[in-house]
Amino acid sequence: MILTPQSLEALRGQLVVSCQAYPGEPMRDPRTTGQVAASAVIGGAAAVRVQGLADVQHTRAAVEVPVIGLWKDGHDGVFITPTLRHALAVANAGAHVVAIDGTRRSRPDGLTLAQTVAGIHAESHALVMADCGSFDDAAAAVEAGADLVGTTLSGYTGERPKTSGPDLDLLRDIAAADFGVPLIAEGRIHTPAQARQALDAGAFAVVVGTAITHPATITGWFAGALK
Ligand SMILES: CC(=O)N[C@H](C=O)[C@@H](O)[C@H](O)[C@H](O)COP(=O)(O)O
Repeated sequence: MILTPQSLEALRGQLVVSCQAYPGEPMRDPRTTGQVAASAVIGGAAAVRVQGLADVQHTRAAVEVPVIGLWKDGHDGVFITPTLRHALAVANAGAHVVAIDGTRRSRPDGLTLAQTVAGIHAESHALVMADCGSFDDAAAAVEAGADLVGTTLSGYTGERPKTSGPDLDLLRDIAAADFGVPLIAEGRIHTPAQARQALDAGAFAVVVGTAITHPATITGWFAGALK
């Protein structure tokens, strides 16, 4: 299956589940990622998002739905699929969509976002999701040729406050601009009601990660409530 901008339409109004375990965690195993992704699909995920080349490969084998892949390298600055080399590796691992840093910050390989998107399009069949941190990022990412824009980095780049839930104001602003590419709500969507709010704010689809697939954090929420 090759995902085209047209076939993305199947994701409209749908839930995407991000399945990520972090370095050193007990669930940090690509096979586990594939199993978690398959479980999410049983629950109704229309697509999944996974981090790491082996995770993309295992997840492609484990599910039939589109796989959004990324490669996190580091923790600060531009770390979500930071270079064209990272992005092409994610595409070659089998991702239908490659999620990359979609901010206006300079990139470690010195390429512009437009050059990075063009390189991915030229050398793979993957679509490009730009993980943005602000309205200006989203506008620039659309200009650069991104196929989808996400609010993934809102609250993490200094341009937007880190809201406790989703950044609904940012979603509304980007939706109102009507850039013509799918707007993906991602980041701190912790309840079904918030997922609904994100769609109502104008998102095309909603990505939920931690609240579905990160048991250590979810357990901490419950444990904290009992203190
Ligand atoms: C900022 C950053 O590094 N975000 C990452 C992007 O892939 C993941 O760590 C998040 O879990 C993902 O965006 C989903 O968000 P949430 O887990 O809040 O539902």
